[in-house]
Amino acid sequence: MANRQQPSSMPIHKYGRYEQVDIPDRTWPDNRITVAPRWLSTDLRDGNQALIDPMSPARKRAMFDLLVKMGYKEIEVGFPASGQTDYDFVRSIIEEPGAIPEDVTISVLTQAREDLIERTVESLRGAHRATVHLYNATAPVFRRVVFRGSKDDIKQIAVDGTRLVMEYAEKLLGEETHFGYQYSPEIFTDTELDFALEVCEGVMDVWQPGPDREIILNLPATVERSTPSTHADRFEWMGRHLSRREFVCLSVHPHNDRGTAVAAAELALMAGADRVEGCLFGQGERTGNVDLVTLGMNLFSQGVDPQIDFSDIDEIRRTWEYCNQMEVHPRHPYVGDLVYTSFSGSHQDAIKKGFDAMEADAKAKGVTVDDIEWAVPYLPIDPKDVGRSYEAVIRVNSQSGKGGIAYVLKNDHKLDLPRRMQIEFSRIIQAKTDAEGGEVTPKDIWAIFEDEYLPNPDNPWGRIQVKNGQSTTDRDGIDTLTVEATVDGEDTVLTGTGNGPISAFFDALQSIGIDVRLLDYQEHTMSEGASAQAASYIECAIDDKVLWGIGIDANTTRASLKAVVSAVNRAAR
Ligand SMILES: CC(=O)SCCNC(=O)CCNC(=O)[C@H](O)C(C)(C)COP(=O)(O)OP(=O)(O)OC[C@H]1O[C@@H](n2cnc3c(N)ncnc32)[C@H](O)[C@@H]1OP(=O)(O)O
Ligand SMILES: CC(C)C(=O)C(=O)O
Ligand SMILES: [Mg+2]
Repeated sequence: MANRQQPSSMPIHKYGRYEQVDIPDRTWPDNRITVAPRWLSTDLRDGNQALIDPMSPARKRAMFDLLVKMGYKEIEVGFPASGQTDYDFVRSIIEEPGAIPEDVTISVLTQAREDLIERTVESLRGAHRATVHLYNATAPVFRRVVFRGSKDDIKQIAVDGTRLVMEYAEKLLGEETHFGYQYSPEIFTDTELDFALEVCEGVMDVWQPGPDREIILNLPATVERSTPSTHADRFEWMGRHLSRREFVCLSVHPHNDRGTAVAAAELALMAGADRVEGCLFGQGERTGNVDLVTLGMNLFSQGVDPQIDFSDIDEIRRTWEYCNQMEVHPRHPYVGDLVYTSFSGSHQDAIKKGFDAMEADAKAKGVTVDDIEWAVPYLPIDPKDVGRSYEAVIRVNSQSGKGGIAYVLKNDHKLDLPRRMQIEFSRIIQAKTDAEGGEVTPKDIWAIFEDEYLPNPDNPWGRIQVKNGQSTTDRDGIDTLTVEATVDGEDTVLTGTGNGPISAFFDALQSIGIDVRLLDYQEHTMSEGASAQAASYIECAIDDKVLWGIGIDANTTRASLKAVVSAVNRAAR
């Protein structure tokens, strides 16, 4: 098939190709992620520094408490040397007893400048577990434009910065602080691999990682520049070449410039990364840091424990929106308003069948649906697992078909409509959506259904209203039915005989000139217990019309007679 795309006028000459990594024996594509990585939330640093209006102390605190509650054990709490707000926030959580749980490590970022390092380390006094995170850019354009120095000069910034961090930690922090160190060659993605390695080795020579003295080497995709696969190649390359690898926590810090940060993080984990830095819902510089919620939920959806609690995703989202003063997009994975919702007919049909099959499978195994593997088409996870209801799973508009409407009736009203009745009723709903557009809510659907099929005591309509019925069966099995009814506004008694109450009723209707032929009949209970209701569905030919009726009653015979009345009245409507 020919590709008919034509050259555009976009200025492609301005951009070069990203360099591939020469690693033909790469192993990462065969690896699987089977356990959660170490997570670091940088919502309070990388996220915060990207806000139009950085978080107030109250918002910072709400975010910190949320992260702790969710289960994050490493939290970057700010850039204390940036100003008084960040500094005071760090001090406030350290000084408030119990604000930082024993097993949570706070981390703070600094440039490799002595005055900033001193202030940064000082901010951590009294902390139980704290990490200083030092960064300097190592990429060619930064060496040339920002630092105006050689490779050796840039490496020296990192080496000197590391030494200064150690000196100030020695001087300012007491025994009570379990002190850790993290280094990031900023814009790792644009740095020559051998030079990134050289700088990291220089930093390690100073820090001297060893048993009980890990170093976190964080390799940031400060600007995402390549496909996730090339990013993974770079991680595999670094992992292979770093000395003292067993004492290195290799950390990935993707940004989302190409929209592939989640994939970049996942492939980096396959390529050997031990730890992921990101922000909730992908907040962060420009297009954001990698989304920690999506990453965690991706693990969950594969049966891997993310070790983070997402069970009330809307509460997480509300707090996030308060702290960041932004809104989560309705299509955002796992949390957006619309992500568990299907409007389109074929999706709804498959979802309804999926739910039905889950119920049947669970019943056959004698367990509940929560005990069997989730397998509902179009729903990668059970919305209930993140605190959502099934209410929004199916929403009906002009793109919807019978399956969605039937799902709403079954889910909300326990009515399991026969297939041909689903088709009949969906045409009635379709006529409404075609005429008026927009969504038909479950409440609208029920109102239309009631009006179409069920007697409305407030506004009775139709030729016949049945008040009472009695049937007797003789020794030959012939039923005689007597029905007190109102026909065309007049009270009357109808009688008929047949080989069951329905055929006896048809016979009675003949006496007032209504000719009914039975085509299909189905019934089911709507609930269990003594007060259980039954629903009867009847498909009849009445004159030249074929149509359905429904009856709901605690008594199945009465339910079936009501179903006949429903069909007869509809035929004459
Ligand atoms: C990729 C990232 O997210 S990195 C984190 C970025 N986050 C932030 O910068 C937020 C907080 N930062 C701040 O509030 C301010 O930058 C401050 C207060 C820390 C410093 O402010 P200033 O002293 O005015 O410096 P400024 O921000 O302009 O930094 C530029 C200077 O620092 C140098 N510099 C920048 N990064 C680094 C670094 N990592 N290590 C050492 N020096 C650095 C630059 O070369 C430049 O030096 P020059 O003035 O000699 O040319
Ligand atoms: C400070 C570093 C890790 C950073 O945020 C980045 O490079 O994106
Ligand atoms: Mg960043």
